[in-house]
Amino acid sequence: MTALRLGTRRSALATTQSGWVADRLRAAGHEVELVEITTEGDVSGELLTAIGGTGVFAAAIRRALLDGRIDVAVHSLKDLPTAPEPGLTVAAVPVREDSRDVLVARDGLTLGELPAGAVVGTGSPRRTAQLAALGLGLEIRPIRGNVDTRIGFVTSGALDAVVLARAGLARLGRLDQATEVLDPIQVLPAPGQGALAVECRSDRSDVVAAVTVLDDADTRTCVTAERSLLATLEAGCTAPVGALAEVVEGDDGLELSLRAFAGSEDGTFELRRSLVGPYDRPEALGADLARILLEDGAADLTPSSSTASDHATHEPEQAS
Ligand SMILES: NCc1[nH]cc(CCC(=O)O)c1CC(=O)O
Repeated sequence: MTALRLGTRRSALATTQSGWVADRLRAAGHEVELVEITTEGDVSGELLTAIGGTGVFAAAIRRALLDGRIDVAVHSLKDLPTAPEPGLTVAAVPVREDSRDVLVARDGLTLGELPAGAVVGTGSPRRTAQLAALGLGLEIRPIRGNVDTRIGFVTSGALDAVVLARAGLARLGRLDQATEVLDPIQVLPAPGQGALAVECRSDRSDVVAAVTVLDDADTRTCVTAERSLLATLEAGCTAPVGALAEVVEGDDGLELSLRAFAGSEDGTFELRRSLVGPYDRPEALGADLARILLEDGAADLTPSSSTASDHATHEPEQAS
């Protein structure tokens, strides 16, 4: 096999993530060449959904894979649509970063220390819903932009705080900016947050074999449960969703524990449910917990009227 052409977007986060995968492929003995891909989402200043919604970033990269312009692509798993792409396969889900969200606030403040009326920026319906449900009187302001831009809103004094994925800060070496790691009891991360998906064409067995060595079984199992929950909910609920699976020690060996959130963006309704199941059946666990959420009221949740026209839910969380 000649050099693997690894496609990457130009953003700092994308190049860091692609570089991480490239380093591991090189360590496994492969030659890797990075190929830059420009996506519609990178050039547009519009809200993501105005230019096509879920998977805007993923779509251009996937086209390059299918066209044969690149051999390997690295996605943030949480930005990848749940529907599989015909002709492509996620050959590896490498070991994931801490999947929790963090607060980046002025003056080193934590969520509990922010005064009522403090202005917190996020473009994510999931974060909006969970922050509102805390009942702290925070004012949520929709923002978008890459990680640097969003941190900049706080350092410039435009916002009191923003909420970001800890994994993004960690990969960019910006963890020192975080003023609090948010407990999943308060804010559950997006399904798949902190994990990467390394994708290639299903018919390239040589590439699949090269990439598969990066797969981490526990991470794949956890994100499979989280994304199965999301996929099942998408059929019957448009509400913001958070999910986090963890491998736990059961009486008879390893088990999977899955926690989930669904709620309204104004914070007036929230559902939190959890379920433990066998380690080797992550898809069933996710689907079962989704059905519990739907039965307990998630099916009746509709996007709040003020935001419904701006963004449907289950969207990528923001440009990165
Ligand atoms: N498009 C948003 C996005 N996609 C992936 C990450 C961070 C890394 C990850 O969650 O894997 C982010 C930034 C954020 O939510 O703060």
